[in-house]
Amino acid sequence: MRFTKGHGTGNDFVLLPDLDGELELTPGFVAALCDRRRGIGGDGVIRVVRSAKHPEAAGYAGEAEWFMDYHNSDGSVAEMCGNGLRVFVRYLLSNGLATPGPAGLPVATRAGVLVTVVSDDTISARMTPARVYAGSTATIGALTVPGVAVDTGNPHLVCGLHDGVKLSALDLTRAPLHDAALFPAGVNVEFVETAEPVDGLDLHVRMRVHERGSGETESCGTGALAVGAVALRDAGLAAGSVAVDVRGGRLVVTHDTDGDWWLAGPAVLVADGEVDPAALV
Ligand SMILES: N[C@@H](CCC[C@H](N)C(=O)O)C(=O)O
Repeated sequence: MRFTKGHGTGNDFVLLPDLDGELELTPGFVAALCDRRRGIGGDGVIRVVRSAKHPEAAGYAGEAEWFMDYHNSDGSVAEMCGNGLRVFVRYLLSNGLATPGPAGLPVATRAGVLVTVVSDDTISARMTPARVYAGSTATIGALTVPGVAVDTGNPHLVCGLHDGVKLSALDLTRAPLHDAALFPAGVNVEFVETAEPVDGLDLHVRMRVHERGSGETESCGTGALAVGAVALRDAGLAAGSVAVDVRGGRLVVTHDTDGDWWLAGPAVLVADGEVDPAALV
């Protein structure tokens, strides 16, 4: 079975070309591929499939030829992955499967059709608008941090750190506890601290994330969007740009004057190969 390995700011994925939707992608197989010792290793698996050939995306086929079929490393399915979407587009371009038009390149996701724009090393995506909708908390051991629920196509809980608590001190080896009634399908949890100003951008923050279905990752694009939305809201800015530093680099979130939400950053393919499914346990 052919695969490609890629990442966006260290959020890494195994891409499986299955252009006509013939592969049976079970949760166990996804988890085995993502195993960092016995498999290829990754935060998730992305099946590259024609929208028309996938039951969850056939309705989008008129708008977007390709469907990003995203799976977390534990085999669960997610609605959206911001870094995955940008890496997916890099894959389509590198393999001659798509050419961006004047209005960009649309891609179908479980959160709808999203338009992407390519500019050299940077791939930007016009994201599902971030919706801040409730207060909540996340708990790590004895530490409970207030936060806000944000929907970016998938669920997030954005928790700002205060009272001298440092991002570097958090233990994210286990999932932070959250309100299961507010997040019945689970949640991605971001912890945030403010950072020194950077040239050309309105705000600058640092975050760490514990992803639903994957654990702590080096980066999360939808999480960065959620964090950027809360930072802009807290600063009283109706539009603006936020540098969001993650463990794996920097993403830029922009809420423009048209009301669109953009996520921008690098998207890199690092290897092509062949995996023997029978050898994965
Ligand atoms: N890393 C992704 C998000 C992947 C899905 C997430 N774990 C979920 O279950 O919602 C990103 O870059 O957005």
